Amino acid sequence: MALSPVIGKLLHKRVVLASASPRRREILSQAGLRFEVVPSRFKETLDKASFPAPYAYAMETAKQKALEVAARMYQKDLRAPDVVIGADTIVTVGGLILEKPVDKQDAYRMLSMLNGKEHSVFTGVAIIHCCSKGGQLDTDVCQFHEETTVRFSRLSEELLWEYIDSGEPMDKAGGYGIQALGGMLVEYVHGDFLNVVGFPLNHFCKKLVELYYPPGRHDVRRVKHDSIPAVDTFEDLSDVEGGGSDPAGGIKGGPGGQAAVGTRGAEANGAVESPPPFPADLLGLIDGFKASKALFTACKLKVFDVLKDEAPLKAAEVAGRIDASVCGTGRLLDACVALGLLEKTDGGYRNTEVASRHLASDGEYSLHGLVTRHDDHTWELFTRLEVAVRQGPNAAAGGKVEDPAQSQQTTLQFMRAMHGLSKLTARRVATAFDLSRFTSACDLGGCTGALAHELAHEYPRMRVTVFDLPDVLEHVACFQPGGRPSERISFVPGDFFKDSLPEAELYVLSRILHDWPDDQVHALLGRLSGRCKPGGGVLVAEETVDEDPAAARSNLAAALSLLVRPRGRGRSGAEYRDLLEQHGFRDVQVAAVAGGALHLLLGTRASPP
Ligand SMILES: Cc1cn([C@@H]2O[C@H](COP(=O)(O)OP(=O)(O)OP(=O)(O)O)[C@@H](O)[C@H]2O)c(=O)[nH]c1=O
Repeated sequence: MALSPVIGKLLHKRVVLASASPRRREILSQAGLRFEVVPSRFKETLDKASFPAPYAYAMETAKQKALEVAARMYQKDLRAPDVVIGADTIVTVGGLILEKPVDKQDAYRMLSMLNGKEHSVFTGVAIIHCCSKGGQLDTDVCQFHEETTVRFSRLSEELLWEYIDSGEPMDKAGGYGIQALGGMLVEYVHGDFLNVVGFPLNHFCKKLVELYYPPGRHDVRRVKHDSIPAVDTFEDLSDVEGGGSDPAGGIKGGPGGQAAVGTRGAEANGAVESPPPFPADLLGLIDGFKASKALFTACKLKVFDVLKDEAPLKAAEVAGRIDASVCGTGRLLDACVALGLLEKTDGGYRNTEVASRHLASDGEYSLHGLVTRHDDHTWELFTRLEVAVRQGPNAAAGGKVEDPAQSQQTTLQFMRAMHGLSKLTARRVATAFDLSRFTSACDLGGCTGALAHELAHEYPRMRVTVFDLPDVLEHVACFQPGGRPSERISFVPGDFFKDSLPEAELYVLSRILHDWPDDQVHALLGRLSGRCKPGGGVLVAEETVDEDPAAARSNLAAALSLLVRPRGRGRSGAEYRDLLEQHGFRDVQVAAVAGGALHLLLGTRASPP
């Protein structure tokens, strides 16, 4: 992304960075500049004593580096790049100029000079505009320098040698790299940090503004301040303001031989208007549904099962296993590679670790069931988001409430989805609070027992009852580790709105309450509170719709799901706390797990007044 239009001015030119320094390359490419790298062969051997000041030496070296590259490129194919950028960084202390150390001893000499003292870092920069005139290379040189003051702490010999032995000093002026380990040596920096690293980006941008928007060509705002606007005014210098002049067109003998007339004549000037920054993130968002659907389809076709343990497979082999077309399978596999779910090698495709762990259908932490549920159910629900937004929560389904136990298949699919999600968070839920004071717990709507297992595992004294609908409990056997539940876990069939609740010291409501409207939540909490003895507890785990902007992104899916669902409603953490307190639970502790995705509340049943 080019933040500054002035960087955009260079986007349509052939720009060369005449430097081997990886730091300069990174600083400039992160600023959005597009360029080639052609390291200079200029030997840094200018006579330092012949310069009036160290910065003059750095500027001249920078210029010579850039000119050498321009000349070499021109000689090679009689075509020089439009712009060549050269730079030279030096460190000065006590009137001496330090460049890159030649060996470890030299590094030690330099670092000893800097030890416990303040020094200056100068970077000289040359921006050279090139063109061909009468069969010869013609150049227009613009130079500047930047100074930054740095102070080192007092360092022991041992530390200096340890640093030297790290190898870091060897390719750096003054023998240190402030951006890496060397940063630990530094007490303070006054001035531009990037200048120390090797390229004064801020000053460079200001220089480009001077070059491409000379005063007198624009409105008076900029003429006023000494021709160099502050960096935060770069954004104002939009190309539509009359199109900045192009120094390449304006330099001696440049194309056209004269400066362009300062109108909207960008084309006349050989310059092209910079397009707006490319909205890559936004386009990713717009296409996000396609990525989800590719993942859903690959899961449904069991692509990640086929590629789980095997050596890489070619598209045709995968197509044969999943009974699909070779062409379609190839496209899907490539999409999964692009999404980071598969790897492509010479031998074919294979799962990434994440795909094997979470997208194959049989792993302990498989989310295959969740994906299938989203594909078969949630996807369709979300097609009604607009209706839900227009008409309000729960309206989109037209009053049609899906009963998860409607058919065996739907129940199983729902259980698989819940099981995958619960397995991911169960340990975190079980350990967020110290629950060791409870010797019995009842997980209401505990489904496959994923959380019950973690509770039993974490608290050896605790017996756990999973209370859920008979249709659900019918299928729990296939979700038990090793095929059978622990002896401290029992499954009791029942409806928590109608049937007597099992006795327990701790009641757990994990991802239950959001599914019900207020009256039913009150009914359930009322029953639970009546059954819970003073000192007993209730543990609630829910996705919340808190208005905390920091959590907005992670809560987005939950908040929208709650809008399109046929029943239930989203509540904030404060509302859940309020509900617990209204039903006689006190000392409510709160916690967030799974990166804030799940909110936990633990309340203690107070003695009735
Ligand atoms: C003080 C300091 C310097 N450097 C590097 O020191 C080299 C200076 O040498 P140069 O002669 O200006 O450049 P070069 O690396 O030889 O490249 P070239 O431009 O081809 O001459 C550049 O790399 C800089 O980043 C850091 O990375 N961090 C620091 O804190």
